[in-house]
Amino acid sequence: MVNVIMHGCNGKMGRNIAALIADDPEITLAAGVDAFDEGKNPFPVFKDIRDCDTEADVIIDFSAAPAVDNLLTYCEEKKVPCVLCTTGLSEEQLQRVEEVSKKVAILKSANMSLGINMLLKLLKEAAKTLVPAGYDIEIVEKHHNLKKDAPSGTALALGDTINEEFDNEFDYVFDRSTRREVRPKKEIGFASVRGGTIVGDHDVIFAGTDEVITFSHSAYSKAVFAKGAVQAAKYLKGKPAGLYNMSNVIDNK
Ligand SMILES: NC(=O)C1=CN([C@@H]2O[C@H](COP(=O)(O)OP(=O)(O)OC[C@H]3O[C@@H](n4cnc5c(N)ncnc54)[C@H](O)[C@@H]3O)[C@@H](O)[C@H]2O)C=CC1
Ligand SMILES: O=C(O)C1=N[C@H](C(=O)O)C[C@H](O)C1
Repeated sequence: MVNVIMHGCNGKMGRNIAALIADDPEITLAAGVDAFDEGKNPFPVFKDIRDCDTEADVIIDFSAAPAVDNLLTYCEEKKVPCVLCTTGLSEEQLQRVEEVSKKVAILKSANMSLGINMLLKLLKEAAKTLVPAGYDIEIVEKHHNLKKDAPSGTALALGDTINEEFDNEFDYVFDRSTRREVRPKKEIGFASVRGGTIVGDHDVIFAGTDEVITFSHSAYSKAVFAKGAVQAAKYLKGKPAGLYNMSNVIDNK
């Protein structure tokens, strides 16, 4: 049995995960944490992670970037592993994740779906052929009108997986509106669309001379992320300190 604390339990993802866990005999939601609570959950809810005195094997986090600082301190002090899914973290927060992961297991992933995690691997291969052949890389992401961060964490992870193959020599461009110059070769452009209830669409475009190759992923429901997060929590229980990602879960190592 895996006992979980759901950080951000009353949010869109938190509620999806609570429903999934309720039907899974291998995992229990021992407590939730949410700054906003109406007292309707069948588990204890704390307003702040610092108030939480429930023992758990793993924390699943889908909250908001400002909430991650106290969460990391809690994980570090109580030695509770964490599946960290919140996006829009600052450079300082990302460094803190690295630091805390030396003391406790942290699995960080901007996208818990199987499809995106497979795409992260495929893109490395595609880029090895297409970048030397002169193809330009642009990433377009689309999300619902409630999303606060842009570009999405997934878009950045897709860019990073390509950039790592080329010693991080690509610059990221998020806004071309103030520039009056031809696109330099060594850059990856990002564009964000926000509207309606779009769950999450990502296109990675390799644009060459007279041909374009587009890798597309569309999430049709938040269940794909919830399923991955529950799998990750089961995987992370009892793991030694370290920084993990979804490929560890998928490859089970
Ligand atoms: N890694 C992945 O696969 C995915 C990541 N996300 C990310 O997860 C995060 C949450 O997404 P949603 O559930 O859609 O957002 P949401 O806004 O619906 O839910 C966030 C919840 O966190 C709570 N919260 C805010 N500050 C808090 C604090 N200090 N302590 C405790 N709870 C706090 C809010 O009250 C809210 O209930 C976002 O950063 C989003 O980008 C979302 C979907 C998939
Ligand atoms: O906020 C969301 O909804 C999502 N956020 C993640 C991101 O920023 O990449 C993952 C997914 O696309 C949904």
